[in-house]
Amino acid sequence: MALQNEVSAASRAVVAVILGHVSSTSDTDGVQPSTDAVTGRWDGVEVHFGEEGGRLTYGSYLRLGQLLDQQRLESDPPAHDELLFITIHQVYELWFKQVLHELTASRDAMLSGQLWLAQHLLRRVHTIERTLTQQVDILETMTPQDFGEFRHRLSPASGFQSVQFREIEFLSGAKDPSFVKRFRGLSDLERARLEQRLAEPTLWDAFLAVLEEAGFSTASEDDLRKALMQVAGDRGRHTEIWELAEALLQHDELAAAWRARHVVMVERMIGTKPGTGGSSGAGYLRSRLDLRYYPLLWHLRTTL
Ligand code: HEM
Ligand SMILES: N[C@@H](CC(=O)c1ccccc1NC=O)C(=O)O
Repeated sequence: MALQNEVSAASRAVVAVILGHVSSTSDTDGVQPSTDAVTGRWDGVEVHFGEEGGRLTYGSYLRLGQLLDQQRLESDPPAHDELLFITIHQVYELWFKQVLHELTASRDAMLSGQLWLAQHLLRRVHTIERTLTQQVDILETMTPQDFGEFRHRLSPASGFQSVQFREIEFLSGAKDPSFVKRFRGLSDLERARLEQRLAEPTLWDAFLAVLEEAGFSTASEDDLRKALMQVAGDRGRHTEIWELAEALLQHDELAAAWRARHVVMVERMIGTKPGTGGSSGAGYLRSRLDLRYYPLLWHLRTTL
């Protein structure tokens, strides 16, 4: 009981400080009110104050007010399944952001010779990628009829316009400037992000730098094939490079698995109808199934 009273006294003091009722020099457990983020003690526990001076809570830390206010339906009257459709895509984009964060760091780790870190981060990406593919199961609980209730409202928007998805492709190694030209409705910031990805080193460039650093020539494709054969032929000696190559191949395979899962889902949902983004639909998506980020790592298999 005494503890509770102390807690509520401290709590009142904190509220008073936040509201500006108590000066910052008064005895308030060391709390320093300010418009910047500050730290104080509350019931012996370190307490953080956010940018707006409020004591940090679950919701304020995660910005749930903003996050949970971002699901706006196009359908009117609201189609029941549109919330699921929006939620799935928003979750994808959050994971894409995380994947870009990890792939960029993995690339930089390769460029600075931190090979263990590079493959550690790639392994995290693999688990996210598996989750992304599994998420299709949730979307497939929506029937074509229920999708049809709001699909006509989505045109000309399409997953084709996902900037982060294309950034992942570019960063992984599949740079294709024609996508930037074909993008409709890009903001200046989005265009700059894509241009930056086209200009910067890819994961494959970084892997070549790793091979060079280890003394292999990567000047020609033939040199590169020889280097990969040597690494594969003496894994005891080139363990870290071999593991890294395998982690890259895994990333490539998981991206291919997502494309395959996506196209089958599309056929289940809309058959052979053209896409809202203006493509032929499943036909276009099938033409993307052979894309591989690291063809030489796949070719290596044939020669082993
Ligand atoms: C009902 C579910 C879905 C259907 C029917 C569907 C359909 C399509 C179609 C037809 C295209 C070709 C572009 C066009 O003309 O529209 C496409 C592209 C794309 N979709 Fe989806 N999609 C669905 C769900 C998703 C989800 C959940 C994502 C996750 C972000 C996604 C991401 C993409 C991406 C990134 C592309 C471009 C692929 C590329 O250019 O290789 N789609 N989708
Ligand atoms: N392109 C899909 C519609 C669709 O799935 C979509 C529409 C808007 C935003 C994201 C989407 N997801 C993937 O393409 C279709 O043609 O049905």
